[in-house]
Amino acid sequence: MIDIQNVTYHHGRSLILDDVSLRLKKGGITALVGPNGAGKSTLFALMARLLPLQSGSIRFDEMEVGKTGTQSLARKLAILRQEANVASRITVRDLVGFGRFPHHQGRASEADEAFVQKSLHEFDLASIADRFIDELSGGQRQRALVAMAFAQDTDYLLLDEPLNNLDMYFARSLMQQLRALADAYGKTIVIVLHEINYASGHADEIIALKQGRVALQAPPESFMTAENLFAIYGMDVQVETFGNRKIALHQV
Ligand SMILES: Nc1ncnc2c1ncn2[C@@H]1O[C@H](COP(=O)(O)OP(=O)(O)OP(=O)(O)O)[C@@H](O)[C@H]1O
Repeated sequence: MIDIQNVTYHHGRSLILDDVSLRLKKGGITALVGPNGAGKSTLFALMARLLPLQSGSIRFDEMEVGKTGTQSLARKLAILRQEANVASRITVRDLVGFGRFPHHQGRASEADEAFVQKSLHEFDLASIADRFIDELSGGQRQRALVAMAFAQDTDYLLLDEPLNNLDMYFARSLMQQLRALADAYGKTIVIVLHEINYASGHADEIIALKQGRVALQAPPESFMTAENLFAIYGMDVQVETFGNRKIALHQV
């Protein structure tokens, strides 16, 4: 369970998060959506203690983020940031291997190597494992970063816009892989998405942030209405039902 209580955050004088309280159950996929600048990445940074809390509290199960050592936190949650900068002259295999660091602190065991291999396979990277990061396409690099987060083997995964740069084949297959991870291993995955239809099609629950506040938290079935999307994004969008899914026709 992720328990966020009364989190308020300022950058200088600007109020970025305004008394955010959320409870996310353990296991499954939660999509975090909302307009640009709503505070999604800031909330992630606070959850992973990349920014210090100014007020309120965040807990992952019994672990309070503000009171937990870095090592323990890194075994509890992995985060893929939006602006992940990686050194370019390392190979995909080494990058994914960094994900194991919290488990071995620099001395990888055979089990660590095996987990890296499994991560490379899981994310379709085995054939390019020995390529350098700066020789990859944007989408390949993005998949390598997701694989690194997976290799950390944590209960909780926070992924900030992991579909960036992915073509529609890899975008859908990443969402399906995340679904499988949640279902097979009970992982709790929180994922920032801008394409609302991926949230609708793959998440168990959708949370919308708007101007630093929680605008809505609901399962896709009740989240996906024209009224809700208007309230969040300020635009008229038709919502249609296809089979058991709701799809927003927002491109035209
Ligand atoms: N270092 C900073 N200093 C000042 N303001 C900042 C800083 N980082 C972010 N902000 C501001 O905080 C607000 C929230 O930004 P944040 O990146 O959390 O939003 P977001 O919902 O992730 O946006 P996007 O969808 O565009 O990625 C924005 O108004 C942004 O300009």
